[in-house]
Amino acid sequence: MNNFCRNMPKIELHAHLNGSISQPTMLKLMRYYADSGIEDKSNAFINEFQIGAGDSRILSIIDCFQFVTIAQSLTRFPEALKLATLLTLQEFHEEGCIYIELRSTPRNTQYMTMKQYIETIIEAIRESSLQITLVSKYIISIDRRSAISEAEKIINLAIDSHKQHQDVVVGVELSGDPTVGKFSDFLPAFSRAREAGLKVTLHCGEICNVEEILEMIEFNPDRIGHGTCIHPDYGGTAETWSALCESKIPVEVCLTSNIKTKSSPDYSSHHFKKLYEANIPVIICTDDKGVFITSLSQEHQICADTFNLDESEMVKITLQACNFVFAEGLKDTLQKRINDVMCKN
Ligand SMILES: CNc1ncnc2c1ncn2[C@@H]1O[C@H](COP(=O)(O)O)[C@@H](O)[C@H]1O
Ligand SMILES: [Zn+2]
Repeated sequence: MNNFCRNMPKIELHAHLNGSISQPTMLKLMRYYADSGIEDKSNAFINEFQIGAGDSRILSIIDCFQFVTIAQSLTRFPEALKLATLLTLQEFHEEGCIYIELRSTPRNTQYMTMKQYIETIIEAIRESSLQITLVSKYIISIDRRSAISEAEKIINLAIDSHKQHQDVVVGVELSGDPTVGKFSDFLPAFSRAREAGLKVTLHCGEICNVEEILEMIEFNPDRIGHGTCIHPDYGGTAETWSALCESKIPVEVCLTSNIKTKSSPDYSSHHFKKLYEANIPVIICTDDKGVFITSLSQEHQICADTFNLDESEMVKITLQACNFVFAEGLKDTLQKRINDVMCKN
């Protein structure tokens, strides 16, 4: 199964750029700073990150953000952000990912505006498409810790960049600390994005919050992330679960992320089983492969091993994922690429 999952062409639909930065990429970014002669005050932190990434000190989702902050400090320059994006896409490509929707939160830093942040990622995606066969798209993230005015600004930028770069900017998403902020406050902004042709995915049910889960499902996003606390056995209610079952909104499942942030106690009791048995479409994703020291192949392998899925079931899940990509008109091409490789083996 190990080789099988590595060789199978895969689809990644839930990967946060700064959380996906691996240790080798971090070292290259540090080299970039050293070569550019930029004094890097975050070096001390970074050493800690490298020892600590993915270790037992990550006790909750909130702890995970501490680690991500260190990666974010390394991508505060446009050149470094571009390099981080290129290297991360290269890593996904090398392990057999053929299509990725990379997501990232635009930030104003001392060295670039949010607009430049978005443009830098678009530039990196365009450059990478000349070098590798991985098809890459950008989902613009809204952090739920941010003020509504900031979210509105990002949505405006997302709409503008979607108009200009429809082939790259495909959607918007809501992420960040699930204990902070309310989806209902961000709802008008997401409605505007949707009306402008952007697809929407929402981190949903990372913690128990019945009211918000129902609001999110009613909004009918194109996909949701995690969906942990929706089934009654996992902190949801009969109402949240039946809302999801009726809507059949696809769920981006991030197994290792949920285990390492203690949202799920262990792999075998992960809510994947409930979703799969209820025929809710699932997409196997990494979330933050840098922080959680995982890979897309590894997530597929863990899923197959834990839930006793054979090769044909894994191919089926991957082919099905193509139905839910945000880019228009790519489904058939992606499914053909998967079938071509899998039929040869
Ligand atoms: C573990 N579960 C999670 N739940 C919610 N949001 C998460 C997350 N993991 C990452 N993020 C979101 O992604 C940002 C980092 O990437 P970017 O700077 O945007 O590229 C984090 O700051 C957080 O907002
Ligand atoms: Zn996430």
